[in-house]
Amino acid sequence: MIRDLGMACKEWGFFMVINHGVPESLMSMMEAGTRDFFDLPEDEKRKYEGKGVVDSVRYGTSFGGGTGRGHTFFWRDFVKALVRPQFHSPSKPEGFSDLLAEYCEKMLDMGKVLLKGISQSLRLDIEHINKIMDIESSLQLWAANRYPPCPDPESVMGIPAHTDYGLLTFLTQQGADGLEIFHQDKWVEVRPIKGAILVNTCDHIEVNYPNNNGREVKSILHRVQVNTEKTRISIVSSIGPSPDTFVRPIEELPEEGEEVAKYMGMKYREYFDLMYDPQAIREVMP
Ligand SMILES: O=C(O)CCC(=O)C(=O)O
Ligand SMILES: [Fe+2]
Repeated sequence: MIRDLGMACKEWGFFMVINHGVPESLMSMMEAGTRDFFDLPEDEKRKYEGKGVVDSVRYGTSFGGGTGRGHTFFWRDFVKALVRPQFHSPSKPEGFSDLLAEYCEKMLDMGKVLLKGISQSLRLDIEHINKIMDIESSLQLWAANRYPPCPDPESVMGIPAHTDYGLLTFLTQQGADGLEIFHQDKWVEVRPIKGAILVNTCDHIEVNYPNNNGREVKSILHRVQVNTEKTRISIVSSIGPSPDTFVRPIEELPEEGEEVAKYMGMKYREYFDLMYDPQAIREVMP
């Protein structure tokens, strides 16, 4: 089991978890609550339009912003909430915030267990990742995406290819498939097992273990295709290091004159600050 998990992290950066212990009733309430959020009137949702990744609650849409056909590369609405270290939630629909708190707690619990398994698969102490990432103060985000049917799916993407920040992303979907992961130079469609939670390993785990004597974890490149028929909704939660964790490769740094380290270290909080400030990125990059 641990070996399989290690293999999945190294070869794929992606796996599905069944028998995860998250009650089915909670998962379906979450699905319904998310649908109800997206069905709120547009002006209710637009209250949450913001700029930064860690705005406490943020809503965005590819539609109705005057982008016009041919200029719309994303085909989705999304909502994001920062749920830890401080808890934030959309205030509607009614009861949603209690549901979100419970759901995210279960996701974090599952994440801790998986990170123990991943630590073991890297031949590290079972608590290694949870400890060095200060998972008890994890920066946890919840997000949902809605991809409406699209008359011209060839010319847009639900979300273009990207990797996720953080340690692990958990994902469930409803309505239609569409997620694809990049594996051995090919895009592979993900067809989830019913009730499974999809997991991908993310940037801040790859930075730590980029090539640790053959022990490595990949941050998987993925994207979402849309279709002409059905709306797809995905529910995403991301667990990361604590905002103050300094994340850097743990492998020995190269000797002078050798190849430079693949990644520079920085606090998780600084990473978020940089992500939306291109000028700042130019200043810190060698
Ligand atoms: O909708 C999906 O399946 C993927 C969403 C995603 O990649 C993201 O929100 O980062
Ligand atoms: Fe993603």
